[in-house]
Amino acid sequence: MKVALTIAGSDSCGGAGIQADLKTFGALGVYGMSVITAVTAQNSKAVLGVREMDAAFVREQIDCLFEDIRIDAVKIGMVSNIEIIDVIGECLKKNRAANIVVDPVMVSKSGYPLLRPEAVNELIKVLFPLAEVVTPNLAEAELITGDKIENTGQMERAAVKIYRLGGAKVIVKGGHLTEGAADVYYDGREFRHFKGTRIENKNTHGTGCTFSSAIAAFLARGCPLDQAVGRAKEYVSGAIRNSLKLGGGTDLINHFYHLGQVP
Ligand SMILES: Nc1ncnc2c1ncn2[C@@H]1O[C@H](COP(=O)(O)OP(=O)(O)O)[C@@H](O)[C@H]1O
Ligand SMILES: Cc1ncc(COP(=O)(O)O)c(N)n1
Repeated sequence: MKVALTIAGSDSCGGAGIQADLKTFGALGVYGMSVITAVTAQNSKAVLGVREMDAAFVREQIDCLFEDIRIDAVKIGMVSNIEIIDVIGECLKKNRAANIVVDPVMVSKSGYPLLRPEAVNELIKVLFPLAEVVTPNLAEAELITGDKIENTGQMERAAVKIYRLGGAKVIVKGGHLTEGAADVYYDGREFRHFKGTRIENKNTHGTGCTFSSAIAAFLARGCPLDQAVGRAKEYVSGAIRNSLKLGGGTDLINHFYHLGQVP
C-alpha cells in the first residue's frame, strides 16, 4: 500500500486539518500518517482557540516516521509559526521527501488566523521551493502576491508570480469566485483550467485541506501531477455535493460519500 503523510493542524470537528487529510487518504486507498503542528478547538461555526506544538517535538514526530517507513507523498497544511516551518523544512530536506504538496493555510474560512503574520515570508521562502505543487485559495494568493484577484486573468497572473517564488507548480483555487468553481494550474510553461460545477449554498470548511491531501494521495499512487489535480477536484466536488448538516454552522463535507452502505 502507498503511504502519505500529512503535516498539519488538528481540527476537533473533523472537517479540516489532520482529520480531513487522514479521511481523504483512507477514502482514496492510501495509508495515512500524521504529524501535528497545532491543535485547534474548532466546531462547524468557528475556531475558538489554538495551541501550537513545540517545534522540537514536531521534529521528533517527522524524523521517527522517515526513519522507519517509506513515505510516497507529503501534504503540508497549517504550520502556525516560523520555528515549526524551519523544522519541517530541515526534516523534509534531510529525509529527501518527494511529492510534497503545500497548502499555504493562513486564515480559517470562519476568519481565525492559523498562521502567524510574521511567518508568511518564511513559509514562502522555506517550504515553496521544496514543493511539487502549492495550492493557495484566492485570499492566500492575494496575500502572497499583494495583488487583488477578481477574475480568471488575475488568477493566471497570480499563479505565474507564485511559481516564480520557489519554482513549485501552482494551483490557484477559484472555488469561491467562478461559476464553474474553476482552478487555475500553472506548471511553469502553460496554464490548465480545472473546471467543476459550483455547488451553491454549501458554506463548507475543509475543502482546501481535502483537495490538497487528495492530490498527495494520487501522487503517492503514482499519478502524474495534472491527473492527480483533476481526480482530486472530482473527489472534493463529490464530498461537497454530499456534505452533512451536523452542526449549527457550516456543512461538513462527506469524505466517504462514495462508499455507499456501511457493512
Ligand atoms: N462551492 C463550491 N462548489 C464546487 N467546488 C468548490 C466549491 N468551493 C470550493 N470548491 C473547490 O474545492 C477545492 C478547494 O478550494 P477552496 O474551497 O477555495 O479552498 P480553501 O478551503 O483553501 O479555501 C477547489 O478545487 C475549489 O474549486
Ligand atoms: C486545523 C485547520 N487547518 C486548516 C483549516 C482551513 O480550512 P478552511 O479554510 O476550510 O477553514 C482549518 N479550518 N483548520
